Formats: sequence, structure tokens, C-alpha cells
Amino acid sequence: MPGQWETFPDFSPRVLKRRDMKKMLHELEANGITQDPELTKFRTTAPWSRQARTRARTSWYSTFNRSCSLPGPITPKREDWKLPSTLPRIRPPKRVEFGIFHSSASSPAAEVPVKREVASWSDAICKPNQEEPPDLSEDNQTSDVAPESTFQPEVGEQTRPERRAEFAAKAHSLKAIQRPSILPQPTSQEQVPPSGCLDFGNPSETGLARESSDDMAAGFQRVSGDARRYPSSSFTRTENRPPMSTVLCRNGPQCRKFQEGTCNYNHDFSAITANGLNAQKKTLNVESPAFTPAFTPKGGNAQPVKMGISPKAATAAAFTPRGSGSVTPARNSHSKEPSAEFIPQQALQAPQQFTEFVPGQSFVPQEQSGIAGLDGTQPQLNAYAHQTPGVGTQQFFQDTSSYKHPLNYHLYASIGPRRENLMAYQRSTSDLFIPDSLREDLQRKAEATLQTFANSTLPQSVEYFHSLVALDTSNQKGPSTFGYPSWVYKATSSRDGHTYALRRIEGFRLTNEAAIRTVQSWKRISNGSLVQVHDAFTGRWFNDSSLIIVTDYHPMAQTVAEKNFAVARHAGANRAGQQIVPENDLWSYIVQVASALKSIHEAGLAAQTVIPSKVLITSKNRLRLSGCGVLDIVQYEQRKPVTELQRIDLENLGKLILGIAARNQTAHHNVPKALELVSRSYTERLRACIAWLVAPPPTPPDTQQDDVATTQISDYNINMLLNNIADKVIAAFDSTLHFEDELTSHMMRELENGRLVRLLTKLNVILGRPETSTPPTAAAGNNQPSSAWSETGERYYLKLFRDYVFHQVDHEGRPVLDLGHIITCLNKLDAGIDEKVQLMSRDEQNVFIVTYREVKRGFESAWADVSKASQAGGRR
Ligand SMILES: Nc1ncnc2c1ncn2[C@@H]1O[C@H](COP(=O)(O)OP(=O)(O)OP(=O)(O)O)[C@@H](O)[C@H]1O
Repeated sequence: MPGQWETFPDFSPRVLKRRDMKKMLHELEANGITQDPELTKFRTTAPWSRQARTRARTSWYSTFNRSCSLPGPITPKREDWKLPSTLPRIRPPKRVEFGIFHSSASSPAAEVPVKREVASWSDAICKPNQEEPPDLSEDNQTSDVAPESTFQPEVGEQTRPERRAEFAAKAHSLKAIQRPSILPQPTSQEQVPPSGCLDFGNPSETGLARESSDDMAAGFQRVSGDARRYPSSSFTRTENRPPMSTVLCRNGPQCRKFQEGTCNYNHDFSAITANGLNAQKKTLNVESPAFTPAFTPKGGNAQPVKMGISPKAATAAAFTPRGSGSVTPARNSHSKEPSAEFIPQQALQAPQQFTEFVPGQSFVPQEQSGIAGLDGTQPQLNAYAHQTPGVGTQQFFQDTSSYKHPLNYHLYASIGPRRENLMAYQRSTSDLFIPDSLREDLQRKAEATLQTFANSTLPQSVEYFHSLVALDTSNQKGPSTFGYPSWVYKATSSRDGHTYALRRIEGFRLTNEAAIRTVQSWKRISNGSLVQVHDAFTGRWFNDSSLIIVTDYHPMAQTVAEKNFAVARHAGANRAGQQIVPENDLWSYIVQVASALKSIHEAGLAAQTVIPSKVLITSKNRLRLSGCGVLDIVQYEQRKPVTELQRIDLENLGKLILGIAARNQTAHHNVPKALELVSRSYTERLRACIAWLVAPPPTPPDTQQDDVATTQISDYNINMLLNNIADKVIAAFDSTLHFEDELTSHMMRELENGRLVRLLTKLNVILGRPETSTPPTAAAGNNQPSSAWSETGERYYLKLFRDYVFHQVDHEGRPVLDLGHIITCLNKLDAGIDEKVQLMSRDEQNVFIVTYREVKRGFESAWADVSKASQAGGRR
């Protein structure tokens, strides 16, 4: 008797916990076994992620409970020791026994705690002093029990202790079958644990890794890395596999090993059809070399020593070919694992497949062609696009056959900013759409953009513009800002169809070609607070010599003069009827104009038009500088130094704000008085800022310049202004962000309107439609609804669904007009969810309980009939 195995009483898998393992390790160390590298690795590494451990435990426990009829469920605990994740769900659990091996040698040092695996997928058995426990050795030679794959316990047949005993007995026998048939026997060169040390058989740390790497080098027939995903019984199937040279390499054309000349798999990808369909991609290829060892064999003579399944590898992510751009084929759609990012382009789903929505799960198709996308040539469908290329018969409906729109979530999700919570009765229909004010504003702008006058006396076309509409409110113009009468027209470009604003400088004669070329610098400036300049040319379309500057058109724009000083202008009285502009708005004006000036000044130009009649207000508190570049052309010969013009820009900004704050366009004529007025209504900060702007340091003649004057002059620039009002700039930026959020939120409300319109159209096409399969005859009556819609027809419930959505009545029979109900129902129908809905006939005699999914299916089949009939009509 070479030795004796004494099992620790309570080390069943149920109580196999981390602390027990620690206890074991402690005892090992107490026996002086501390230097073993495998043991150290075992102790220090965590081969699985926590998530993988949890998953393995959950799966394992459920199997164990089922198989062994344990009283009550076992809840996996956090501190539970890692259990093999590779256990098949339908197989009995493996048992790992811990005990003490009493060696035949009389030395007490030979009595060491060890692990013994029973019915194990690993051959890793303690080998104290290179000896096997006697029971296994005996089995190894004598047993002829059926292979492990046939070992399937009948669930619930026996009680737990009986089952355990049976497992243990069969497992002992199994050991004998597995080891000699699969595992290469250790050779003399084999790296075996040093004498007296223990091998706990962590396959990832011991056998498999070495075995895999060695196999790859030697072309040895082996169990590939993927085999770790399967029970050990899969090992016995190796002989049934096709030769490696016929198996398409999963690494694809970019296979690194193929490039190195070490990959034995087939790399002839030309066999793959154009659409990527290939029989081999349908199922997970067990034989594929998804596993790459973490280290290379140390020596050429290294031999595989152990066979096992790496827990690390078992939980490894599925293979994704590099550079292919294809996503990992989805596992079970019901798994709750957090997924990779959402990739809308990949959101293909098989027709008629509705999967449960799992938050956080990506909309990855159930079956994807893993190989088709290898070369990146397969066109990817955008599931969110309204039009699917090649759907000839469904001009305005989404294609229902090629893919499903991933609607398994609630649309119209509110993404804020939110209004304060309102009760249902406080809400109105308009809450479901963008605010009326915004809608009306946009509609007015659209209307203004498209407006034309039939009997216009304006030229039919100006260069490449047509449909001119005058924007000036007065037809009396004298020489003003530009020294010439100027007019503004809206016009449509025949080049791109967009609408532009043309500023005409009447009677201007171009004497120097260089003057008009200055517009090129303006074309390059792009700033949100500037009316973009596009072009400039001269011509005689208006029967005079005119300069035309082409700029962006901003419908419904008003100048600051029109908005803030209009009453004073018309009434001829200062400040009459003017409202105080809030200080925040004034700071916002300063920041916006300063932003435009910064871009202009940095481009080495000067605006020269920071005056009330050239500052446009294009929407609420949104300012833009217009008229820029005109003076650069018109006054090209008499232009001043640009630094001086830039200083004037700043001064003009001060005058503009002073005028608005003091509600008087000419307030700058008496600055002290105007500032005093300002200080009454606004903060000292604003007053000081305006005062700084309207009082530029004087520029003394060159000969008299001293250091102080030079510093003062250099400090009076746009950067200094922006530095001093940095906090206001931030505030303006923040309010812009809020505004953007609000607009996005409004946009969300309108997002799916198009989809609902299509759905409604579809319903109306289908519901109550006369028979489509047979051509109408006079005898049959052309417009009789098909019998399918009658009370006994198979589509009757669809009609009732229409009633449920649109014809709701209250208990007194009054119509219920609940738009929220309608939209919710339509969305659920579109998504085809499993929620049940009770449909009642109008006479209240019949009740149907159907799911939205069934209703959707019914509608789709009805639509398919109509669609088919329309195609047949087209062919006739
Ligand atoms: N780019 C533009 N987009 C839309 N409307 C504009 C644009 N530029 C000017 N306008 C509008 O054209 C009208 C005339 O503009 P203009 O600059 O000629 O003002 P004005 O008060 O007539 O000045 P001036 O007395 O110097 O000619 C204004 O109502 C203005 O709102």
C-alpha cells in the first residue's frame, strides 16, 4: 500500500471557500512548501475576473442544486472560492476533495495537505514525492467504465448524499479513462514539479499554457484554446475533427501567426462568398485557434505535460479579428453582462426576432457573419437610416424584411433639461412637441426665407443670384455708413440653391482691382458673431455701377437700431417707450461682439461697422456683426492704419453698449451724463467697462510718445477687454450650453415623429382594406372590406386594436383624447413588445388578450399582403 488518502470532511464544493483555500495554503507553508513556483503563482494571481467568477459560481451552483437536490438554493457569496466556469450546465458538478496524503514513507513530512480532483477536467493531482494516490493508480490500470461524456445523472432521482457517493465512485473510475487516452504521458524531459512540491493543477498556470504553445510550434494535434469553453468530454472528439489545414483560420487574413509561418489553419479566404456567407461561420468553431499562450515555450524540447482547461481562458473574450471592424458575435441575448459600446451600424437583427431589452446590452445581432467583414468590404447598414438602399417597393416605409429597427426600448426618453414635475392634468398636448414659440419662430423664418414677390421691379438676376427681395424697410436712402447709399436684398443662388443676403453699394466705381480682393481675407474669417462674407463683385444690373457683397442671410433679422432705437427714431424723441435691457443681456452683447472683434483683429482686419445699424439681432439676444468688408473695398485708397481702426472698433463697441444702456442712440455725445444714467440702472462693473471702452487713450504724435502713453495704448485692445471680462465670458458660455441643452431636448421630442407618421400611414393603408388578393369585380362589390376584418376574420383583433388606440371612451361613453396613450401604444406596437393588451369588441361581448408582438405580427402580415398585391399590380 503506497499511501493513504484521507479526505477532509467538510471540503465539499458547497463550502469550498477562499478561506478554506487559504487554510490549505497555510498548512502547506507549515510543511515547508513555500518555494514552489506554481504554488506561488497560484497564491498570488487571480486567474479570473470577479465577473467571470461570479458567473461561473452562479452557473455551477444552479447545476449543483439541480443535480444533487440540495435543500434550498445556495446563494453564491463573494468570498467563495473560484469554481471552474467550464462546467456544462447539464453536467454534474465536479468535486474537489482536499485531504492529506499519507505517503508510504514513514517520514511525517510526507503527510501534506493536498487537493485531489474527482471526475475532474484536470489531471492535476498532487504528486507528493512523484507518487500518485493509490486509488487512482489502481483505477488507471483496471477500470473500463464508460467515458465521462456518458455520465449523466438523473435529476432529482436521489438524495444528495447518495448522489455524491455515486459521483465519487464514477469519478474515480473515470480518471482511468481520461488520462491515458488523452493526455500525453510525461517523458523524461518533461518539466515536473520538484520533488515534494504540490501541483494544484491550475491549468492556466501549469499544463495548458505550456501544452498549447508547444503544440503550436510542433504542429502537434491538440485541443485548441476554444476547447476550454466546453466540457472535458469535448476532448474525446478530437479525432472527429477535420484536418487543421481545411479549417478556416478565425484570425482572418491578418493572422499574425500565418504571417510568421506558424499557423496551421487554412488561410484561403477567397472561398468566402461576396455576401460573407460561409458555412463555417454559422457556429462557433471549436477547433479554431482562438487561444494564444501568454508566453512562448522556453526551449525547443519542451513537451506538453498536462491537459486541462484554463479558467483564465474559459472566461476570455471571444475572438474578434483585428481590423475587421466586425463586432463580437453576441452570446445569449439574455445574459446580463455589461456590453461593449453601442454600435448602431451593427444593429442587425434577424427578421421577426424580438429580444428582451437588457439595459446596457448592445444591440448586437444574434447571428452575425463573423467572416464576412474580415476584409471590411461588407457594406454596413445603418439601422437608424430611414431609407434602406434597394427597397424598391417600400418607398416610404422602412424595410421590414432586411433588418429590424432596434426599438426594444422606450422612445421619447426625456433627456432634460426638465421642467418641474407636472401633474398629468397640468400637461398639455404641446408638452409632447417643441414649444409653440420656437415652432412659430422657425416657421416664420422658413416662410421669410422662401418669400418672393411676383411683380418685383428688381433685376431678374444679379450674377448668379435670382429671386431678389428687398430687405430695407425704407426706399429713401442717402449716403450713410459707407459713404454711398446701400441696399440689402435677399436672393437665391443658382449655384447651390441657398438664400443669401446681397448688400448693394449704389454708384460705386471700382478703380483698383486690389480693393475687391480684400474680400478674400473676410471670406476666411468664421465667427458665430459675424455675418459670414462669401463674395464681392461689381456690375450694372441695377442700371448703375454697383458693388455687391454676398453674405449669409439671417431671416427675420433686426438691427440693434431697429430694435432698440426704433421708437426714438420715428417719434423723434429720445428714450421714448424704450425698455431697460437687462444687464446680463448687455454683458452677453459685449461678449458676442468682442468675440467677433477678436477674430477680426487677429486676422489683421478691422470691422469698422460696430454701429447700431450694422449689428444684427438674429434671434433672442443673438448678435452678429454685418456690413464687414464693405469699407475695406469702398475706402481702399483712403484707408487708415489697421491698429487705429481696431481701436475705433473698441470705442464703437463702448458707444453701442452705452447707447443701449442709456436707451439713447446718441448718448455718446455726452459720455459723462450717459455714464451717470447707466450707473443708476446697472452695476458699477458695467459702467466701468463702458467707460473704459468709450475713452481710448489718446495717441500722441510719434515724437512725444513716452513709456506710459505707449503702455496705455498697447493695453487698449480686444484681448485686454476679454481678460477683464473673463467671468462674463464664462457666464455667456454657460448660458449658451444651457440653451443648446434645451434645444436638444426639444429636438428629442420631435425625433420620432417621422417614424410615427410612417406607422400611422401604414395602419391606415391596411385597416379595413378591401380584399387585395383578388381583383375587384362589379359583382363582388369593389369597396367591401375583406372578410378578414369581420368579426370572425383573422384580422378582427387588429381592428379592435385600432379602437383601443384611437377610439377610447370613458365610462360614460365620451371620447378620451389622450395623445400620450396613442403615442405610447404606437411606440409599443412599433417595438412589438411582449406586454399584453386587452381588446374589447364594440358590443363588449368579446375580449381578446394579445401582446403587442402579436398585433405587430398581424399588421406586418397584412402589410405584406398589400405590398405583394401592389407589386403584382405593377407587373400586370
Ligand atoms: N445678412 C442679413 N440677413 C438678413 N437681413 C439683413 C442682413 N443684413 C441686413 N439685413 C436687414 O436689411 C435691412 C437693411 O439693412 P441695412 O444694413 O441697410 O440697415 P439700415 O438701417 O438700412 O442701414 P443704413 O442706413 O446704413 O443703410 C435691415 O432690416 C436688416 O435687418
